[in-house]
Amino acid sequence: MKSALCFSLGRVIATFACSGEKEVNLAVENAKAAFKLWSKKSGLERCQVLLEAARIIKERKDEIATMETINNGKSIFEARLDVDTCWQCLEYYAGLAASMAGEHIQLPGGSFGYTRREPLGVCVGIGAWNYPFQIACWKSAPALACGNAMIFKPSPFTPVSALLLAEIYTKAGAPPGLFNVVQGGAATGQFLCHHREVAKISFTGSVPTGVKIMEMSAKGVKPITLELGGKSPLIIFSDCNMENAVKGALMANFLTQGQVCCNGTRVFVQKEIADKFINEVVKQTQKIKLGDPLLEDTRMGPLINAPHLERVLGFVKLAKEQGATVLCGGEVYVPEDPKLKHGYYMTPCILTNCRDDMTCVKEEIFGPVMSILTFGTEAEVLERANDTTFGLAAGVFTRDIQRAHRVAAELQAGTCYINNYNVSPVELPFGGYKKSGFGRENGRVTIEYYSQLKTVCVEMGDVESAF
Ligand SMILES: NC(=O)c1ccc[n+]([C@@H]2O[C@H](COP(=O)([O-])OP(=O)(O)OC[C@H]3O[C@@H](n4cnc5c(N)ncnc54)[C@H](O)[C@@H]3O)[C@@H](O)[C@H]2O)c1
Ligand SMILES: O=CCc1c[nH]cn1
Repeated sequence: MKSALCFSLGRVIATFACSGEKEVNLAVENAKAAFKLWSKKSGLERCQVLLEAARIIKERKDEIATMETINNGKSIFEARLDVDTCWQCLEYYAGLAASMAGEHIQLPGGSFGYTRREPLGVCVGIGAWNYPFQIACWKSAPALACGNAMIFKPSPFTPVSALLLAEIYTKAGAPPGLFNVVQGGAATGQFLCHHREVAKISFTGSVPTGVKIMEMSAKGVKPITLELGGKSPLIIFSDCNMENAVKGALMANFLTQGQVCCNGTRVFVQKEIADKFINEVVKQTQKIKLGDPLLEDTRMGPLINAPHLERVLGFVKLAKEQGATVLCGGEVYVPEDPKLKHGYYMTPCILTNCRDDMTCVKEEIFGPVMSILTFGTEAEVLERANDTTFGLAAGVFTRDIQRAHRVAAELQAGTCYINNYNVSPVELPFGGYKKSGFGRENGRVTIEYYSQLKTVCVEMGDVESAF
C-alpha cells in the first residue's frame, strides 16, 4: 500500500508505504526492547539524551522548518517559531526527567511507605497535520522523559518531519526503536490502538476520530490523552487596547492558514467599539502577505489539500446564504508565480452580521475564517461564549484587571488568554474541556499522563494477623 504526499503547492514530493499489521507488530517489538533499556536509566541519563536532541533541533532549525513548510504549507516564518517550541519542549522535559521523584511517608511503629513514579511502557502518539513536528515533540518529550518508548504515527498528509525527529533522537543517544515512526492512515492507527502491548495512546485530531480512539482504548482499558477540535470565543471589551485586540484577533485566526485547533474564531466585540474594531481588523487582514511559504516575508501559505480548501470555501458560501456579510477574503487565490498556481490558496476571510445559530459560528471550520459577533454586557457574552460543545481555548481583551480574571474564571475552556492569543509556552498545560478532549500536553502535569504511581508499603515490625 502506498500513501502519496501531496505538497500543498499541488505536487507530490514523496511516497511512503503504509504500515500494516506486520510492521506495527515489529515496531511494538522494537519499542519493547528499547523500553527495557530506557526505563532502567536514571532521570539524569534520560535528561542528557533529551538535552542533546534539543541541541540538535536548535542546530538544524532551518532545515527542519524548511521541511515543515514543504510538509504542511505553513510559512517558513511560522515554521521556525514552531521549531523553537519543539526544542524548548525537549529541554523542559529533560529538566523534569532529572528531577522526577516519589514521596516518603512515615507510618506508625517505624514502618513507612514510598511512591515510585514509573513509566507506562510502549506509548502510541497519533498526530494531526497542522503542527506535524510540534505534535511529535509535544508527545514524545514527556513520554521519553518518564521512561516510556513511543511509536508515532503522523497524519498521512504530513508524513515527513516526524522522521527527522526519529533521526535526531537516535543521534542523541536514544536506543534504537525508542521513538519509532510508522506511516499510514486510519487502518494503521487502528492496528496501533488495538495492539495488546500498547500501554497508552495520545491522540491529536478531530472529535469524530477521537470518539473512535476512545472506543478502541476502552476495549483494552488503556489510558488516553485526547487533544481535539475547538470553536473558541475571543471577547473584546470596549475598554481594550484596540491595537493589541486587533493583533490578537489576527493571531487567533490566521496562523497556519487558520488551521489551528485553539483558534478564537468566534470574535465577540462590544457594540460601542464594533465599527472601529471591524474597520481596523479588515485593514490589517487585507495586508497579510499570501504566497510562496518558503519566502521570508510570506505570512500565509496554502491550505493543506484540495478537499479541505473546498470544505472551507463551502463554509463561507453557507455563511453568506445564512445572512452573514463577507467583509474581505473567502475566495480562491491564485498567486502570480506560475509554480504556485496549483496550490490550495484562499484569502483570509472576515464575516460580520453573524448570529450564534449560524453554521460558521457553531462548527469548527479549520481555515482562515473569522466570524465577528457583537455583544452588550459581560453576562450576555459569557453565556453566548460558553454555548458550545467545545472547550479548548478562549480569550479576553480588556484593561479592567478584575473583569479579565472574572471572565477567565467563568469561561469553560482549557486555556484562557488575557490580552493575547495563541501563545503556547511549554511551561503551561494545554488541553480541552468538554468535547475538545481531556488530558494535557506541556507543563509539569503532563508527567502524570505518561507515568503511573506505585506505592511501596514497608513493615518494620511483625505481622499483626487477623487470623
Ligand atoms: N487539541 C489539539 O491540541 C489539536 C491540535 C491540532 C489539531 N487538532 C484537531 O485536529 C483536527 C484536524 O486534524 P486531522 O484532520 O488530521 O484529524 P483526523 O481526526 O482526521 O486525523 C488525526 C489522525 O488520526 C488518524 N486517524 C484517522 N482515523 C483513525 C482511526 N480510526 N483510528 C486511529 N487513527 C485514525 C489520522 O490518520 C491522523 O493521523 C481538527 O479538528 C483540529 O482541531 C487538535
Ligand atoms: O493546533 C493546535 C495546537 C497548537 C496551538 N498552538 C500551537 N500548537
